[in-house]
Amino acid sequence: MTSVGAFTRATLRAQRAALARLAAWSLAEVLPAALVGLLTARAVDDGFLAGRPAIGLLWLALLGIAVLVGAVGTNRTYACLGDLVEPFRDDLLRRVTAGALAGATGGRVDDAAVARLTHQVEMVRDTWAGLLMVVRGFLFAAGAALIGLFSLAAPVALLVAVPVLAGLGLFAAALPAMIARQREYVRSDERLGQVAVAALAGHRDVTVSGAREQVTRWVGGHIDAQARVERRLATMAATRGLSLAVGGWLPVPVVLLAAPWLVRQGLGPGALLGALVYVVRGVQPALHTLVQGIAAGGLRFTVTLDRLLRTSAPAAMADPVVAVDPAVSVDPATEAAETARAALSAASALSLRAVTFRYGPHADPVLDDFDLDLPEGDHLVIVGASGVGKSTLAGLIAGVLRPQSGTVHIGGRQVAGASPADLARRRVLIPQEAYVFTGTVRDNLRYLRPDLTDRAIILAAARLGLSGLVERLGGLEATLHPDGLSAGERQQVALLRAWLAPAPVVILDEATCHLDPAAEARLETAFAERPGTLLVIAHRVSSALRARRVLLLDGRRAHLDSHQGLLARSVAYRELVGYWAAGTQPVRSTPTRGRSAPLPTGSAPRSSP
Ligand SMILES: Nc1ncnc2c1ncn2[C@@H]1O[C@H](COP(=O)(O)OP(=O)(O)OP(=O)(O)O)[C@@H](O)[C@H]1O
Repeated sequence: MTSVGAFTRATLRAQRAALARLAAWSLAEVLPAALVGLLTARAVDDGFLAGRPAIGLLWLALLGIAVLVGAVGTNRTYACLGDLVEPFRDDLLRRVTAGALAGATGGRVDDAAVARLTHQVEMVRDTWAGLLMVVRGFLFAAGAALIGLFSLAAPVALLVAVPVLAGLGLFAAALPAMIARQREYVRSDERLGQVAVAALAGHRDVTVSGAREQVTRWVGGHIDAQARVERRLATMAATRGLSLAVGGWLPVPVVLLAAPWLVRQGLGPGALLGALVYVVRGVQPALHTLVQGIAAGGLRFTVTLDRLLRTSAPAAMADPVVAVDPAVSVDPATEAAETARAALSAASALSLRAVTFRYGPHADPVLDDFDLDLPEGDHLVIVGASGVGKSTLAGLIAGVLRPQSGTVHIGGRQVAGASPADLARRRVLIPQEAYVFTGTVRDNLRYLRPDLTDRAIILAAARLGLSGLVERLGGLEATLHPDGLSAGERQQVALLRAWLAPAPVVILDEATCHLDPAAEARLETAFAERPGTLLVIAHRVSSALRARRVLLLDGRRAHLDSHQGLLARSVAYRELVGYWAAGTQPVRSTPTRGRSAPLPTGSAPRSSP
């Protein structure tokens, strides 16, 4: 993909002749800026202060002529600007439409995308034109003022140049951070838009499924994130103010403070006045225009052009329903795994310490003084009779439930008090009844990671053996209606979404109960191979066979071991396996842990070897 720098450099190289014409007319434009101080000094020293007002007026008349020449220069620079900007626009447009068409081979052309890209190209063209004028204006105006100043009074030129260069240096040093903040702002703005659209499109399902509070927290998290990004962007305005103060204003007191010394060196009052005119009429506005112009248009230009060049790359425009290209040099399964790995930024070790949880103030605890440690990358299956507390444990780990006492940590950071956005980055929980909302298949699958490309989704679907499902649903563009899906299809959509999620911890709470054993095995294996930690609340004994370790909650005690180890050591586990083999599910026996016989302190397992 072409970078912004490479693209603009190539464009400027191709337009050398137009640039030279622009430079020539810019010289004419800045004639008054170059002469204003010199002519003012002459008018004052040789004319008005010398008692010869006619001479003074003559010098000012010369300044008037210079202003007229400057006006012609300004007029011509705009004509030259068109010669520079239009080829830039044409080149960019050629690229983005070619990218859109290449992405559409084998499918239809996305008219809306082409229209959107064309509109963005026009925006970039306008900001490019503004940027050229701002940078050119600064170079010529500040250069002319400094040259004029140097020929009028060389020591003053040196006194002024130092703070001007310091101000410019400050601005240049802060520029990368400003670009990063601006990029952050654009991304967060887009994310918020996507989230708002998804929440609005699915609002009926959200209401029906009682997920209003959860979705409100989710959208609220994005709004808070946007506010944080905007605050960070605002601090950049302060940096700009500082560089303007140093480069634009500091030279004035510097020259005034040095005035007695300059007069002793033989500088006349007219020359001193002329020098100040160069500073306040030449250097200061030039610097102001440069800093504000780059801050406004320049940052927008860099970020928008960067995105445009990225999104117009043919790979990113792949048609949602096109199958994976067999000629692709990277193994799709590897690339899909890379997608999952690239997303995982947080650590995945889990730790529960002295956790006690009850559903009501007077209810018996479901978990009492419960400890559990899982190292990063573990694959654990949680088993136990119905009602023993498996889903409760999953909810506590996921941060959906809050323990009355004790702590839960994911990746060394406490779950309690984490924002929904932060929690979503650390873990994903798929309950038995999977959540699917009315919206496109793509939106449903990108719900937890909106920056995913279509290609990444398609590869992941292939990796999980769900390409057929995506095709059956009508492709990524098709609209999903939750009511029109079977429970198994809903689970598969939710599982693919979870696999693509950025969270390093995945908790499947009977999330494959509506699938056949073969599909369940395929999906569980894919999740086990995904980087990070996997917790499965088992629905069949086969899940326990696949896991590295099994956690048995049996009502009084919790045991943690391998499947074979538990078979050998635990009667309760052997009974459970027997029930499973018979195709039934045992119900929690009485007395139960957390009811009449809570789990004794220290009886819960610590998984560390
Ligand atoms: N929202 C709730 N309010 C009150 N009690 C609850 C609530 N949810 C679960 N319980 C109770 O907490 C205990 C543990 O329930 P939990 O759903 O965690 O068990 P489970 O092992 O996952 O069961 P199953 O295998 O049937 O899903 C049960 O006695 C259950 O009745």
